[in-house]
Amino acid sequence: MFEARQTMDAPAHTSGEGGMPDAGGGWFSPRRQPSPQGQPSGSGDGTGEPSAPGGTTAEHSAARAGERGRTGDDAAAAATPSRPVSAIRPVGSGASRRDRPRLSVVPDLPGEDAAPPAEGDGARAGTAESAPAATARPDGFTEPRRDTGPPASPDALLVRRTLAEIGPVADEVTSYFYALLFTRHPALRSMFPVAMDTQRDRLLKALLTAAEHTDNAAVLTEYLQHLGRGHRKYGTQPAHYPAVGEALLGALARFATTTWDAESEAAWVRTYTTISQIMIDAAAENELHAPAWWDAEVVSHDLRTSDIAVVTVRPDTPYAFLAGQYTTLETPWWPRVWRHYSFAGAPRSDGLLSFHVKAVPAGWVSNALVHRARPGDVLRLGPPAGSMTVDHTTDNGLLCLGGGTGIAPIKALVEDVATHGERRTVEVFYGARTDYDLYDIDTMLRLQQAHPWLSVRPVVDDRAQFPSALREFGRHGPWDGFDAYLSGPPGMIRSGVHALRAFGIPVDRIRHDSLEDLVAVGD
Ligand SMILES: NC(=O)C1=CN([C@@H]2O[C@H](COP(=O)(O)OP(=O)(O)OC[C@H]3O[C@@H](n4cnc5c(N)ncnc54)[C@H](O)[C@@H]3O)[C@@H](O)[C@H]2O)C=CC1
Repeated sequence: MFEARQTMDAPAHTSGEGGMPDAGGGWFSPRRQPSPQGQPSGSGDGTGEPSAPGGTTAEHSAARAGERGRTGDDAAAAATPSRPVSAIRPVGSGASRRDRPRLSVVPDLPGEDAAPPAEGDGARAGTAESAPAATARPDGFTEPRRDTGPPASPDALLVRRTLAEIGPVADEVTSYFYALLFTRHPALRSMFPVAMDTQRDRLLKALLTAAEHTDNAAVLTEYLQHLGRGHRKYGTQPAHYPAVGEALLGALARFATTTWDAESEAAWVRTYTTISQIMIDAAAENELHAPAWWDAEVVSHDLRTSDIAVVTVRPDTPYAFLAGQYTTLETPWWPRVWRHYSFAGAPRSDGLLSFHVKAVPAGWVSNALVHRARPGDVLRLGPPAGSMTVDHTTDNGLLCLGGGTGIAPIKALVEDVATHGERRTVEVFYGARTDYDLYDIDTMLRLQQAHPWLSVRPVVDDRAQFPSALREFGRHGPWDGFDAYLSGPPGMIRSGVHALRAFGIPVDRIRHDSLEDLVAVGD
């Protein structure tokens, strides 16, 4: 057993104080559920073992992570720690509450440059175009942030030092992390998909990304709160956090061989405490007023092309969301595999929700939704997320670029403006590779016909040059009185941001979902 967890002391204080966790707080428990000081925060039975997911069936208490190349079971069997992980002992883990190092969230870095992406599995948080805070690399990890703001905190420096060292061996770290997690806590294996796919590293990646941005309290808190709420649908309990923390530290210690020392271990312990505390608190608060997931019956299935379907569902209980947001979706055929889809319309009075799904090669969920789902099937929805929503406090025009099925949330934005009865100019550019791929053009043109303030322009280009093609429309500007919204493949978002900035749209008025999470969307 990992020594650190056995010596991690009391659960945290109540969260009555709100905001960031108490710096001197204990480990991994919701602050709103205080426990007697000195009691281990694991299962509550003193063993420190995480309790089995409570309140949900194993089938639906999925944790989110996928497997790259092989199953987590295989990875667990294959990984042999090169040194006993029990030798890892976080500095301060045995210290008194007073002695324990302070948590290191310093609310002083510029938010614009440091926004972490949204939840890995569930997450494409809408964001004003800030620097893609966590630039996705091919290996799935994030590029270290280059700050121009105030100096980083000591903990942030140590954390980034570790990240820099493990970057080149990210795949091995990921395998080892899950191997440790599942061999030490076999009960947790059932919370993950049976066949762990290429998204295996999402959990670890989300944690590492959060750790990397530990200095940016405001953005980090929002990100982690979202992550914590989103974890409810997997059946995640507070007691699971120490297990993950141990595996995390174990994997870091194993691979950051040249830089790992007591100092960096203590920094990671503090950082992970902060991360987990925010997530636990957010989940506990969310539990008071929202279900962990919604069952939603398919009421219509409209195959628009050979590989694109519009799927409409009726949630079993009211589902509140904003136009431009997205959710996670699980099918009965791939338990515990959740994928992200945007709502393809503004909220409706009948409560129905629609999604545009493109079946992508080897995409389990997307193929099931396009080729298998039929009316009567019951899907599951996670909570809504994302902030690519209409700002109703201004009367700026909206310049919208929707590429492929990325037109779904753009349609929702248009409906939202229509619902508010405003007369804001809305310019939609709808990109597709062929005419055939403009599967929703009829709907968009009908909207245009109904609303004089709306203009819809299809841009057909098979060279993946949609935003470049947009340049010829630049003459329709000036666009400086517009807020811009981009939705589509990650490459389109990147070049779209570039083009829009060239048109003179300020960076803080360009909105799109997280690039990193888009990579994981819709497969
Ligand atoms: N279904 C949904 O609810 C949503 C889906 N998305 C994302 O939208 C994408 C839709 O995929 P498809 O329909 O297959 O789109 P696609 O690959 O056919 O491309 C759509 C448009 O984007 C352009 N484009 C593609 N790659 C580009 C690049 N690197 N640079 C410049 N332009 C580029 C294309 O020319 C085309 O005009 C997926 O990545 C999906 O994750 C985004 C938001 C919501």
